[in-house]
Amino acid sequence: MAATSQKGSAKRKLSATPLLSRKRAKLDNLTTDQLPWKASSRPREVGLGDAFDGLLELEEVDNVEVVYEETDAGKVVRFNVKDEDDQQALGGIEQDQAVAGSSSAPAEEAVADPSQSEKDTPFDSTKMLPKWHRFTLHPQLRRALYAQRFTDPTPIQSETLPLAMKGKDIVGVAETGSGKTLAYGLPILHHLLAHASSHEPTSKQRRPVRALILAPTRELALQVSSHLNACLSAASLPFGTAVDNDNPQTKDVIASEKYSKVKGKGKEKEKTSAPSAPKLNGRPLVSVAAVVGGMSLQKQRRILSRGADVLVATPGRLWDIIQEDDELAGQIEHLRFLVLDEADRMIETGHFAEMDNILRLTLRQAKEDAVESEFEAEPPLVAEEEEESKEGVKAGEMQTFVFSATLSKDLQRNLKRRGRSWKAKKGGSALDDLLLKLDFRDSEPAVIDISPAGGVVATLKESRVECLTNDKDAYLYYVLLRYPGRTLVFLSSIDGIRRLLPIMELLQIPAYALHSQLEQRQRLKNLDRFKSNPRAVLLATDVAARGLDIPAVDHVIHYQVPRTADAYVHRNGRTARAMRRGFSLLMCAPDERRVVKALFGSLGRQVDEVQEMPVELYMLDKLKARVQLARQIDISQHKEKKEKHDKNWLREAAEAMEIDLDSDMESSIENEQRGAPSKQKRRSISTKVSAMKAELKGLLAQPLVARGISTRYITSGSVPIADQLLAGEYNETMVGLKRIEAGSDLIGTKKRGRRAKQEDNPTAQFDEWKGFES
Ligand SMILES: Nc1ncnc2c1ncn2[C@@H]1O[C@H](COP(=O)(O)OP(=O)(O)OP(=O)(O)O)[C@@H](O)[C@H]1O
Repeated sequence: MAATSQKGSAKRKLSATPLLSRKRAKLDNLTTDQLPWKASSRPREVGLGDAFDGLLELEEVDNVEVVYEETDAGKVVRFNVKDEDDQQALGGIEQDQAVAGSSSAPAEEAVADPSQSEKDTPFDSTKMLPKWHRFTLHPQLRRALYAQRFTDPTPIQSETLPLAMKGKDIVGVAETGSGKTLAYGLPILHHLLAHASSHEPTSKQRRPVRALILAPTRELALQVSSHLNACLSAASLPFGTAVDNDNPQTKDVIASEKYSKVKGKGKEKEKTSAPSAPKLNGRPLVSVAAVVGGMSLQKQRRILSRGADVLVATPGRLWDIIQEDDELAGQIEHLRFLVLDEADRMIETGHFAEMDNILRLTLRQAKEDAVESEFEAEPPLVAEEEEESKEGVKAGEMQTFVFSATLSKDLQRNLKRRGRSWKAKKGGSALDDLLLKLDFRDSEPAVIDISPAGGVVATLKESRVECLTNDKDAYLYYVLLRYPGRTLVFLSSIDGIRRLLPIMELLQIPAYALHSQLEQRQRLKNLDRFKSNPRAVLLATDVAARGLDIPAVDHVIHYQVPRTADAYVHRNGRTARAMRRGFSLLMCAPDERRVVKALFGSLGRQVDEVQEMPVELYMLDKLKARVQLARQIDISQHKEKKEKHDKNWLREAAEAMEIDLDSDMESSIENEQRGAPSKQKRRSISTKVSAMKAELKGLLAQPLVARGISTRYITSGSVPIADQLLAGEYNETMVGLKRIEAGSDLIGTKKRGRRAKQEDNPTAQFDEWKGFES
């Protein structure tokens, strides 16, 4: 029997369980929160809940029967939980709770011992993963890389891995979308997998957190945990199974189907569940959990009570928890790894105080203990770098990784120079202060900076357009129709998004919003919608600028100029990820010119290096008429709503404050409610709105035809569209304009230096890295 329950933002499923007899089941009258929930695996793709309707951390519960009990108050739902004796009698069903991200697959399906599974399915990494062979990686991770088709390490991964394995603290700076998560994630997972058995607590003990990853936004934290969990899950795929990374929608299904097939051949029971992370004694060898704002308190407690080896968190929420959870605070004091992902952004989002508090907890005295034997201990795992290494992480010490696509050179230099006793200089930035508080063991943490010049990735086509502020809606609409594709539009304010969204909807553009004032569930839902429609538009504030790995974002539009150069780089980084092509457009109003100039100046560039996007003015004028009408409709609708709202609001507020409205006010409201002038006014607004909507509908139904085109005689006109049809360049949204990729028709440039060369040969700087598109 299966049922679902929902409470707060955490929606869970009760998984199919054997029907328990009333006799065996214990009627506990439990609430949903008292049930033994456990984490359920989610599709890997960006970790934001594909196919789960944008849910935040899915949980499931086994061995619970849902019954409806007749009471005086009517039918009431009760939960019957099978007690322990019953479970043994029914075959000792796995009781251990899996942690976030690990699948709920039954124990017999799980890989009990990694070395055993390696024997069962020989995996020759020299042949299968030659590019990774020189790195020390746990065999399970090699399998995971192979299964995910990550055949080549990215440059930041190549640079980071050997140093991280030697125990170095690392500051890593590399372009957006270049695989930084695994650059720090692989060394952590390697260490944890290699030491899984030695750290395994007894079944009653809570797992200590060994690695803490701090991320600035909830979405990014969830994505990182999902990325690492995917790696662990792929680690237990049988050899030869591949995860389809190019198809986010099917990735996990494919993996699970293939998994079932292979199992079937081996005369084992056919299973349909996705592979679980490697397990030991029924528990995942390594567990990764995320704790972020927007999650219910009970759920967060459950996640932490199960324990996790890797905790991914946003600083604000983590600090709230730490204050109430001494055990966790103690664990943070003894971390083995600390990661700051997008450290610079954490300061921007006002997490400084929480970050500062958390970092203080991680500070510790150097111990002179023997070097932890982690790397030398296991001969099969030792590769050349480690054998050569005389370094290592001493027992009780913590290794620190700081990653971002944008960390100033000054800061990098400071970090490199300072020793343990280094004191922050007065007048440094908040980020300087914060990073200088980090407990780097190394007097010289390794700084790996392979960020491209000017912060722009080689596969990105940047463009700009100059227009009046008032025309930006029309220009945006133009771009969306002229170059259809998945488009992320950045605005500087939430109010701006609230204004633009209904206009886009009236213009029949599938647009969604993403900003901090939306509920978490809605944020994830909108992200899912954006990901599942190749023509969707996401109107976002800079909450979406960092780290989000949404596959195949074709275009990024800076509707408003970003406040900082870093924000420009990170916003652009949502497209052209992982060596895919991307396009960005900066909309610049006359009063923004100075800001743009300064912004480019701080990137060491000039504005006119960026080519202009051509605009067909005839077409633009037609679009302006539509936009204008949509705006008017929106304003009128707003007025209509506001009229109603104001009256109700006034009365409600008076009631809440227990004050009487004066008689004039009362009678005016009553008159209006009785249908006097205001009702008439409303009616007239509503008629006007209907008329305007009908007019807009008519306009939207008309094809947009370029000047000089005859749609009646397709072979005539100054631009015969028959030729376009034959050449396969026919543009359905704007008849007469060739269908082309955004960025392929840019005009006027002043290409200079390295950037110009990169554009001529986009892969020049990535000689080592050709894996993504193959
Ligand atoms: N070695 C690899 N080969 C192929 N794809 C990879 C490899 N490593 C990571 N990826 C994929 O590349 C994409 C980008 O990775 P990731 O999100 O870690 O980038 P990032 O550098 O952190 O970006 P940002 O700075 O925007 O946060 C992900 O979809 C990831 O699965």
